[in-house]
Amino acid sequence: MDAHLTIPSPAPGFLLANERTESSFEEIPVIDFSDASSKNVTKRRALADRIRDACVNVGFFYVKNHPITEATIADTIRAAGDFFALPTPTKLALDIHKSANFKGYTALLGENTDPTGRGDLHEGFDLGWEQQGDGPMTGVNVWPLEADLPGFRDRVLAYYRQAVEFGQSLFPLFALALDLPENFFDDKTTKPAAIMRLLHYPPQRPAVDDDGRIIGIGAHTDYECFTILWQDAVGGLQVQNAEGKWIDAIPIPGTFVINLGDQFARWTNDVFKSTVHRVTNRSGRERYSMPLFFGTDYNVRLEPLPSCVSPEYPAKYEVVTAGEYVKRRLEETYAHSKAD
Ligand SMILES: O=C(O)CCC(=O)C(=O)O
Ligand SMILES: [Fe+2]
Repeated sequence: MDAHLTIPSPAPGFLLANERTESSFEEIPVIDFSDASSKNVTKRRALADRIRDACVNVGFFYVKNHPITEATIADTIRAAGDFFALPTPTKLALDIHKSANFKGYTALLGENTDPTGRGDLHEGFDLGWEQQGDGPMTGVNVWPLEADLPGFRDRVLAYYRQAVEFGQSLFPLFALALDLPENFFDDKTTKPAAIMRLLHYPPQRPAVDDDGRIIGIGAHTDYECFTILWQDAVGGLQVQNAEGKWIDAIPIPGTFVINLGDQFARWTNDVFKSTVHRVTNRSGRERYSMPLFFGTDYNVRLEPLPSCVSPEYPAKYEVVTAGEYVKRRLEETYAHSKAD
């Protein structure tokens, strides 16, 4: 029998010993993933320990030595550039507001991630698994016509497939980091919610946008379990520590940024941090990024793990399904630009 399956379940409240209330981190750790699929459980555990430390204290970490090829990344970013260079009416034909499951194009200021803001200065293109069924968020993607952008769908899906595989390989590591059997998430991620975005941030125009209420993406937490984010070399992503200070997540070539989202905060009763972040593009250059948001299957209930609850630290969140939760958050984000 594989060694990892013999790990006993942690005692109730066990993980609360890792809780740090004052996570005033000054930098974001870089974690080497060379051992992620090592056959040696001791090596996988050592990696999971570093992941747990980052999840408890920061909620963000960089991954180096990841499995996604640079050629695929470069081609997808070129495809994103081609897409955003399409005429506005062609992009607006794919308007996300027309889609029941939040797929397609978001125009500049079409989202307002921080309710105190006036809209986000980015445009986006969202896609996901083409899941059949009538649950929230299931359904098809919305692609540009092949004649408008030959090859776009195949180029984007080439990245999507690699990134989904990478994301699926992270669930066992997060399980180990939570002292759970590595297969804990297997039956909860049979059709993993994997929403990908291509994002384009034009440079902020100081005179017009700099009342501070229109920035690239307003301060927010992500909605799912974790996000795999590729960012280009322009910079502008910032992460907020417990003192409210913004820490730059500077671009590091050859890495991905991974951050936790609210589903993991709910699973772990906030032992794992879903950390607030934002993007401000004052570089004078166009910025591109690609987040991929990983959640559980949409019918999974977000119940706190027993190891993260105690009489002194009771469950904080109402239990909802992952699908209900994500849909509710997306509706809030797009409400301000929705035509009645
Ligand atoms: O573009 C980035 O670097 C971050 C994007 C982000 O935070 C998001 O889409 O949730
Ligand atoms: Fe985010």
